[in-house]
Amino acid sequence: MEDYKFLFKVVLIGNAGVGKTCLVRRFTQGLFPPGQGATIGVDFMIKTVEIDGEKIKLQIWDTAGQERFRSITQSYYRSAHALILVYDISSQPTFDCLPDWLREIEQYASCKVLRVLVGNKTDREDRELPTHVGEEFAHRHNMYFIETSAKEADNVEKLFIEIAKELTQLVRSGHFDKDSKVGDLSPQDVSNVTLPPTREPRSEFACCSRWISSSTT
Ligand SMILES: Nc1nc2c(ncn2[C@@H]2O[C@H](COP(=O)(O)OP(=O)(O)OP(=O)(O)O)[C@@H](O)[C@H]2O)c(=O)[nH]1
Repeated sequence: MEDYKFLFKVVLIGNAGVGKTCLVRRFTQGLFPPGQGATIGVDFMIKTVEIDGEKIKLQIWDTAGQERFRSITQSYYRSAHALILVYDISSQPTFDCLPDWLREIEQYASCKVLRVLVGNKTDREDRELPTHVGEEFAHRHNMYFIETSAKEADNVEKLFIEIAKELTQLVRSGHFDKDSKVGDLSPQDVSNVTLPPTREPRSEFACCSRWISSSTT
């Protein structure tokens, strides 16, 4: 059996072209792929990280941003432990669509899902969204916030490591429902961590300022 403590599913969503695939590739393979085509449907990659001496396996699902794939990608929200909602800091329209994405999350994801807002492409000089605008949006919607550059590898590692840390803490604190005791979880138990239905009130994540992090300080 594979040696890891927890397995978490992390799903990236957001408009086409904001850099979801590049963020995943940067984190899992350490590269910035040139001239990639748009994602078709859904793709996934795995990376194991170490948190406090324990191996945490992240199953990272990269969804297609294009509208025509929406019905496929929605089905992946449900089992996500964390959802990363990405926009492009150099593209106002990708930010303007965030409320639509939030509605999708409310509708299809578990109320216990960890929600993270990411402003990507901080290396670009034609920024349209100041950092504080992203921060405020995240704060208003109880999300974590971080700015990244998949191209320059800025904050990408931090994004996923913080998610792994936070999810580990949440499992240990009993946030996710499960049959077995937290301390006894085997990987199978954790991958089957049950997520409750959507549309429940959620107050635990009123903490977005915890990892607000901009690369352009
Ligand atoms: N400058 C810059 N360009 C980036 C960055 N991340 C991605 N890109 C570019 O943005 C374009 C789209 O990147 P993708 O990763 O394919 O975007 P996506 O969100 O996965 O798009 P879909 O698969 O269509 O949903 C590509 O041309 C990338 O090279 C970044 O951090 N900085």
